[in-house]
Amino acid sequence: MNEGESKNLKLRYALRRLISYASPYRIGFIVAVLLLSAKLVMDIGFAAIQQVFIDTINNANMDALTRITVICAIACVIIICCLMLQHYFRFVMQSRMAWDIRAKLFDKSHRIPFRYLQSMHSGDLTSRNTKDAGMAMGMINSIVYDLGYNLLLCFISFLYLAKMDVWIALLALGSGPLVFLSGRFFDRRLRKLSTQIYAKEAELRGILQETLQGMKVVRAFSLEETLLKKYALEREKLRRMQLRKSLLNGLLWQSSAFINNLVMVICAALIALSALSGGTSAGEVLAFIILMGRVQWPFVHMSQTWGGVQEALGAADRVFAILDAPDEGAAHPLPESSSSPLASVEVAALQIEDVHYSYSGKKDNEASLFTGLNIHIQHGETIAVVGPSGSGKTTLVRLCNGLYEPTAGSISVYGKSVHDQLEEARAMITYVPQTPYLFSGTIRDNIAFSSSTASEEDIREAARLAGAEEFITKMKGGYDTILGEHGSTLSGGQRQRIAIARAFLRDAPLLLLDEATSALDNESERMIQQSLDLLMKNRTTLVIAHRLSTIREASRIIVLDQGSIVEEGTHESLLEMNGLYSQLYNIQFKSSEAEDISEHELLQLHSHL
Ligand SMILES: Nc1ncnc2c1ncn2[C@@H]1O[C@H](COP(=O)(O)OP(=O)(O)OP(=O)(O)O)[C@@H](O)[C@H]1O
Repeated sequence: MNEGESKNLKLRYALRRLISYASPYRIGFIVAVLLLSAKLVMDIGFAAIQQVFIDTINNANMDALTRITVICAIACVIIICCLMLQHYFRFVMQSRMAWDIRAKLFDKSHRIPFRYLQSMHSGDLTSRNTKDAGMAMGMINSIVYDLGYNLLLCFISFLYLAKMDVWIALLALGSGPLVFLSGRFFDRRLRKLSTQIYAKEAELRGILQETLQGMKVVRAFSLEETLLKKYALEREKLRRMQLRKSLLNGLLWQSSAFINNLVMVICAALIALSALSGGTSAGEVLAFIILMGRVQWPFVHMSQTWGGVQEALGAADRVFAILDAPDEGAAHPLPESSSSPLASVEVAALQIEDVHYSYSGKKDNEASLFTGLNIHIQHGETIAVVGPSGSGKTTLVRLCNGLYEPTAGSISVYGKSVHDQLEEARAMITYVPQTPYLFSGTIRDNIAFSSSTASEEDIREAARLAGAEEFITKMKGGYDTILGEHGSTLSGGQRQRIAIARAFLRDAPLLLLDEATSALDNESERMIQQSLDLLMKNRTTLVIAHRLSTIREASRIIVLDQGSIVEEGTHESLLEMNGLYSQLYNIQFKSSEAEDISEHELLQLHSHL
């Protein structure tokens, strides 16, 4: 297959795929197109009525003139009503189709592999979901209404014209394809440029989003100037691309208009010659010139619309790139019976078998972070994972969560494969991240979203267990308090307690916990530790440990280094080995032991007083 054929196939595929979004609304489209025929009556009728008017005036027939005027007025009212209805239908169809594709995109963005998502900027994803999806769906409207209508207008005007003079009608019609084809020279460039423009717009949106989100850092480091320069630089690149696009569009429109006007002049000269020889009335000449425009103009219009279609295809390419991305794992629906995930405790709680993982997706060992990782955790165990920065702790938790897919090997949670039974495996997991993510909304919603069936009592109980009840009830709005973006109106400790409340409510048997490293005051720290201890009770826990107390109480400690388990055992046995753990202990944890001891001594002192 040559390049041209493959491009045509791609174009046809993209068009067919986009039009498939219109098929559920075909009845609405048919009604809208029928209503649009009122415009056809108006466009053709305008030419015909001109002829009748002029010939009636020439014959000085007053009665006929009054009759025609009344008929025209009534027809105008009917046509205007039809067109208003048609606009309404057109809007409803377009907004429904845009909603359908946006819902698909929204759903898909929750299913595409996390690694793929990480490689994209959230601003880019937002742009694809909003602007690009809207552009792509707007194109269907253009095809159905503009192209469809113009073809019909051209056909009927041609028939009408041919009745007057078949040769001139054929000349007007014959020039149409030339007008249309002259515009096609720009298609490829226009589509490519449009894709680049949409990508650049998304990039700019990303910069703006990042600047606003990182406002605290921006101000603290006085980065306003630097970021403004970066923004202005990218904006300038966008401006140049837009300028090129507008030049291309100008060329496209003017080249078609030029050919169109040339043929118009030739046809007008021919019809004027015919009038001079006495074969045509003044009314007919006028109708002829108007109708000739009606035959030719649709081609100019179609050429321009087709240019718009190319732009919209650029947007559609970006939308399809997301929709066509593979799904993470092979999600299966939850079976009815799995409402109590704690049921099966005989199988290993977490089984990591010969797992290989590479961020590049390559299978060779050199590129891999994990090369044959094995971890088996029984129900009720608490496993602490420690290791230097970059050793793979976060990656391990994300693999267990199914956010990343191993390049080889398998992971199962209570017998459910994270690869093949992702939803079932996830139902067994509660994840408490280092930095909890809170959504805009009430405190109640933020706790409750981890369980769709939670009652008010369940929510309050979870908050109580997480040690969050006190600060929530002290707030003016209580559980109805609206949180700012990312919970910005709460303190770090309060955000963590809400995240722990979510975990209580979810009540899953495996807890994946990434302990917070950020320093909290002693009181908050102690309360959070108490809540976490309670949360870990009767659960299996895999914890990225940053606190000495967690490490000490763990059933086992796994020491990771560059993706490999280099040591494994209890706190005491590992200290005796005098290896990496012992070094980490001396650097990271000993100071917190000193704090623990001094707190302990302080308590003892208090009790003596
Ligand atoms: N999205 C990513 N793409 C490519 N490489 C990554 C990505 N995320 C992490 N890495 C690399 O994988 C390795 C392990 O990272 P990981 O975040 O798992 O380490 P960690 O032990 O959790 O570190 P820390 O304690 O600093 O959080 C690091 O070398 C890191 O650079």
